[in-house]
Amino acid sequence: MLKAKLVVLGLENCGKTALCVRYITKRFIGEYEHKREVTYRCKKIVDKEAVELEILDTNNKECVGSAACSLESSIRWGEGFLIMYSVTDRSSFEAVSGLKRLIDHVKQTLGVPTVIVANKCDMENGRVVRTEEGQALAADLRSRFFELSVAEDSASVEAVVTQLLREVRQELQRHLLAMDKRPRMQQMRHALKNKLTRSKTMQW
Ligand SMILES: Nc1nc2c(ncn2[C@@H]2O[C@H](COP(=O)(O)OP(=O)(O)OP(=O)(O)O)[C@@H](O)[C@H]2O)c(=O)[nH]1
Repeated sequence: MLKAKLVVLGLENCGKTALCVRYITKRFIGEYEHKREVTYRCKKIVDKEAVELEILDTNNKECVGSAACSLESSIRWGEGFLIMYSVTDRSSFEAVSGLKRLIDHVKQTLGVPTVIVANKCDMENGRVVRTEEGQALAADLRSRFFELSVAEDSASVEAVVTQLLREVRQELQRHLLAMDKRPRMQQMRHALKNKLTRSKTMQW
């Protein structure tokens, strides 16, 4: 069974808790008492495979100082990342790049499974971030982009998490393949070293 640890990041009020609750229960609950980080655990079937899932709903107001420290430890823990912003809040959009940079910095590797989610697209009247801006940013950050409304569209929430889980699975497979290749590489290096030493001896 695949085990996956996902982290939901984003400035306050962009809909992180709403997304987690929507994914797990399929319900949208208007208001949430959310003062600290919460980890949700659930089991799902994704692409006909059972997945044991932990989803960390972060709670970082500013992403600076001690908040950034706790965010770093959450990122170290995670395997897949969902960076959220609200189309009605430009500051939440502007925080996305910094969060992606933090993930890359903490993980010290490129290609960390990450999706970018623009939320609250049902609030067209209050929109201050255009869809194209989100698409361009996601392309810049080499991440997939989704625009949705957690309030109105449960299927899109499911699609986002499923996509992220697929990326986590691919990354895991790549990692296992690399681990598998390592002993063979070591044997080859050893054989090559032996050969070089022998040929050196023969020269002498
Ligand atoms: N209209 C609309 N409102 C939404 C949507 N998603 C979330 N909200 C509302 O936005 C507010 C914030 O949602 P939360 O899920 O608490 O946001 P959060 O990012 O977890 O916020 P913090 O806990 O402060 O970090 C709540 O009032 C939600 O009901 C959406 O898709 N559309």
